[in-house]
Amino acid sequence: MIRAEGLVVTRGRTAVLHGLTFDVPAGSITGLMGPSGCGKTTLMRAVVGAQAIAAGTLTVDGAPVGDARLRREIGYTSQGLSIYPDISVRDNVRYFAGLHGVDAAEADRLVAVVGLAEHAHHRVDRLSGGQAHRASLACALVGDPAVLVLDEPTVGLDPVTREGLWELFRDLAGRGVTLLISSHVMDEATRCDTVLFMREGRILAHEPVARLQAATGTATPEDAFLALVKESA
Ligand SMILES: Nc1ncnc2c1ncn2[C@@H]1O[C@H](COP(=O)(O)OP(=O)(O)OP(=O)(O)O)[C@@H](O)[C@H]1O
Repeated sequence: MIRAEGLVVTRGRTAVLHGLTFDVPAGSITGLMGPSGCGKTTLMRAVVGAQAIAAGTLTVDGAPVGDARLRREIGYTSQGLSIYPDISVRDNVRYFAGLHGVDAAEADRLVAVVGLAEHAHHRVDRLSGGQAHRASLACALVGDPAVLVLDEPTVGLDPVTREGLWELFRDLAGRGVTLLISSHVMDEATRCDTVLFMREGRILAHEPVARLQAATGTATPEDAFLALVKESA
């Protein structure tokens, strides 16, 4: 569903992604993990068509990223707030719904899906960081996108809300949605079908974390990652 071949991205004068090749199957959850600055956000921006590609190819569902056909196929939440801070959660989601020709009832359903029904009337700038991110997620879910690209969706969330979100992601994957989710929390690797472990703009591994732990003889995703880093040094 998401396919990269020799993907090179430069930001400013520096190469940030150094020839990535990978294939993310439809209806799966892929975790994007690695240290701060390794290129996770840059890769996600490339997938949603917001980042110029210097070399190689990157396609979603067979179409080159940035293709007009993909606009409705991909939902994206960035690390920063990408919705309107001075209107309510409900009005934000209804606004995005309107752009997609989706009715208000469906917008309100999505507010409930992300667990914000009780905050539907609150202005986004009066919400906590985690709540605001979930409001963005509701907007990204408008129009049933086939692909969801979520940049650190669980950052700053309490364990119960985090659990609820992962249940939602699993439910979406079960319905055929392809999810690419970045996280700093290595333990979240166990929630994903496969993990793209990145370091300094390169992929160190792309496989289920359990297999990686077995291969490296480690007991946690974090130790597996550290073992990989040592191996590649
Ligand atoms: N606008 C920019 N201009 C030039 N270089 C940039 C720009 N934005 C990011 N970079 C560089 O690109 C590299 C990758 O950044 P990116 O934001 O993709 O990393 P990340 O893995 O998402 O980090 P984090 O986990 O901290 O969000 C970093 O070395 C960063 O310094």
